[in-house]
Amino acid sequence: MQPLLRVENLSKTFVLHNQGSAALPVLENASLTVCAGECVVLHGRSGSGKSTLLRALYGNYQANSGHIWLQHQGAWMDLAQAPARQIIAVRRDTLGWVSQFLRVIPRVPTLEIVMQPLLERGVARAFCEKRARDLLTRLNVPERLWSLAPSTFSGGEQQRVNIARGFIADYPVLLLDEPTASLDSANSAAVVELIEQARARGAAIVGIFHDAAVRERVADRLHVMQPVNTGAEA
Ligand SMILES: Nc1ncnc2c1ncn2[C@@H]1O[C@H](COP(=O)(O)OP(=O)(O)OP(=O)(O)O)[C@@H](O)[C@H]1O
Repeated sequence: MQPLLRVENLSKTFVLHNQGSAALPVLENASLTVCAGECVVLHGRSGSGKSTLLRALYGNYQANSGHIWLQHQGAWMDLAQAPARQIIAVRRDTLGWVSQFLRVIPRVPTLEIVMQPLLERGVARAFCEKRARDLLTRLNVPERLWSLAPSTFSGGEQQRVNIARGFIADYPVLLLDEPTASLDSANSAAVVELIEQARARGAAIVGIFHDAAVRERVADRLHVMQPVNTGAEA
């Protein structure tokens, strides 16, 4: 199998400047390889650093040391060292992020929000719109809502709009932050199907799923996270 993402000795310590600069080590030499067509689920106790690792992989958190090697446009690049401009390009073409939360853009209709990641790649509008309609239908978002801005939608409706947006482009690497959290079983099953399709087309997927049934269905393997031992309890 072809590796698309290689995390090497990634460490992250949060420094709480408003609390006497307390240092909170969360990741210590985290290492992980994910291949095309593979779904690796981050697993561990609450507070073991799953979200921190996923956010570092998306470039939201700057690691203190280590590497995040990513296959981007046919070459390896280190996301941990990449300038902001390159991170934006990586997010457009290579690295997808799907979470349960929609960042609502005022007055922009649902269909536009879902299409945007594909439009930004220069894909023809008619194709983008067809895909957006297909995804919104699969995710049971009623058609009467598609022309409205989602700011007034229910939590579950916003979540499904966000998932449609996250799956509209065929990203080679997908990061999933609890995409099925608080969905009912029919909608959760629709998301699981999207994940299985992404895996089948060769996406490398890293995710967090607290629902054990979903985890068992999508995970090729678990990456078990241990809380960093600071020695403070000794
Ligand atoms: N932005 C931040 N600033 C300071 N500390 C943080 C920050 N984000 C996370 N932490 C701390 O890092 C530790 C790991 O948090 P993280 O959210 O990564 O854990 P998790 O395994 O995803 O937990 P859960 O399963 O409860 O969501 C926690 O102790 C948390 O308080």
